[in-house]
Amino acid sequence: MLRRLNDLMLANVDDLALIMTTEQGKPMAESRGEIAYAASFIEWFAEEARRVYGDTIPAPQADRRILALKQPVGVTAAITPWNFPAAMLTRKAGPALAAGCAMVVKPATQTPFSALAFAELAERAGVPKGLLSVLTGSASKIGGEMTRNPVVRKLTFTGSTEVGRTLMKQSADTIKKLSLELGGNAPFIVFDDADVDAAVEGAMVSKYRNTGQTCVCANRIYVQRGVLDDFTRKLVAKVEAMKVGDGTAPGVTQGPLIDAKAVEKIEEHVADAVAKGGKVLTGGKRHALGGLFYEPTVIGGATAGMLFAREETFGPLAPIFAFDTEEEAIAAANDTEFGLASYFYARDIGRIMRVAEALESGIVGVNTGLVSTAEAPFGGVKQSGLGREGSKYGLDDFLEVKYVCLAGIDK
Ligand SMILES: NC(=O)C1=CN([C@@H]2O[C@H](COP(=O)(O)OP(=O)(O)OC[C@H]3O[C@@H](n4cnc5c(N)ncnc54)[C@H](OP(=O)(O)O)[C@@H]3O)[C@@H](O)[C@H]2O)C=CC1
Ligand SMILES: O=C(O)CCCC(=O)O
Repeated sequence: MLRRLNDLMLANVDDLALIMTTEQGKPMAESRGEIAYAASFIEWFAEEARRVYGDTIPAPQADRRILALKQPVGVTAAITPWNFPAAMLTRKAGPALAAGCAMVVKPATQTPFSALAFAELAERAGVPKGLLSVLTGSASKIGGEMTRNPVVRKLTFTGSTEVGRTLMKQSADTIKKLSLELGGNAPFIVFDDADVDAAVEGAMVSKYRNTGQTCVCANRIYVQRGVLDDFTRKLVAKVEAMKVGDGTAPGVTQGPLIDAKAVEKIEEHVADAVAKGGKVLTGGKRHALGGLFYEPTVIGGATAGMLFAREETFGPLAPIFAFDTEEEAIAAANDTEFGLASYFYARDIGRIMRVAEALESGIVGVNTGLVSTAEAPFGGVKQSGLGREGSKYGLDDFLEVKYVCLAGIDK
């Protein structure tokens, strides 16, 4: 059934991508990419469903056998965000269905249609009615029911840390299992020994994918002084070559932001940086197209006192911080309550191991700005959340381990 669903998503990629670009704004190429990415979770968990192994454990008594069985957690609920309306849904629904759990999904109000289209395809693939439901409407009412109803055994959420905290509190009374994929504040570090051209490419992908609206987007770019000028000049040139516009128009690489609040937030971060001595190297204002378009922006001379050092911008703003030593870069990178993704570019193998181990985040990209794939565990530490999605670990969150003690087998 899941394999049929994967096939149907791929067969309908153009329609699904158009729905997504229309409601979310991302360029068509990114929407097509997201549908393929979304389908890959369905395919991956269709395969993983065959490997829900239990254990037989040697018992200390001769008349006993110890079994560990894996069973579905039961009815699950999912609340998904607007930035990846298809992939964040399938990363949750794929393992739920593969484990044998029913799921009720509440998509973001800004992007309900991608979720409804997915539900339609699930029905066409033969998913029985009621096993996967998509429910649109008031977030607080649906979220309230999802967290307080004891029938729901698990809640999985992707979105802001603030809402994640609320859902965690609301889930306390019914002791629900929780998976929370929350905000990030990803550092992107470029060391003196890095391949600067590769680092610029990586920064472009990490920072400007989905117009800067991903929780794993580089939010703070730290560059060692020896390569600072070279990296900055090349990054600014690439940023200036991007095309902003309607995501359905050919050649567009940057769509609009999701809403007026998002535009106001980037404006606030730019104004704050400029007031504190930052220099706008390109962009820095609303785009001439008007509406929700903002110019892709690079700010030089960033410092720890600026707002974006602490807060996720969630927009196309790349602040560049200079640093001198490895220790300084690691300390600055870890100076945040978040811990989702980190990136760094270096060639020295000793440094690569030291820095990868020292960074406090669930995901570390070394010499790459794009780490997401269905095979790998995605998730954060610190206040970026709980649990892992995708990979073989992604199924564990939807399974309970039942210990069966078989005694008296010698009788
Ligand atoms: N980790 C990530 O991938 C994401 C991070 N963010 C971060 O959060 C910021 C704000 O974005 P925003 O869209 O407001 O994120 P939210 O966390 O508010 O929204 C994410 C999802 O949670 C739902 N939701 C909101 N309030 C409640 C509630 N009280 N109970 C249950 N569900 C709720 C939303 O529904 P509804 O749409 O109906 O309000 C949506 O489906 C962004 O700027 C970014 O920093 C945002 C999205 C994704
Ligand atoms: O922003 C998110 O929450 C999803 C990140 C998309 C991905 O790379 O999987």
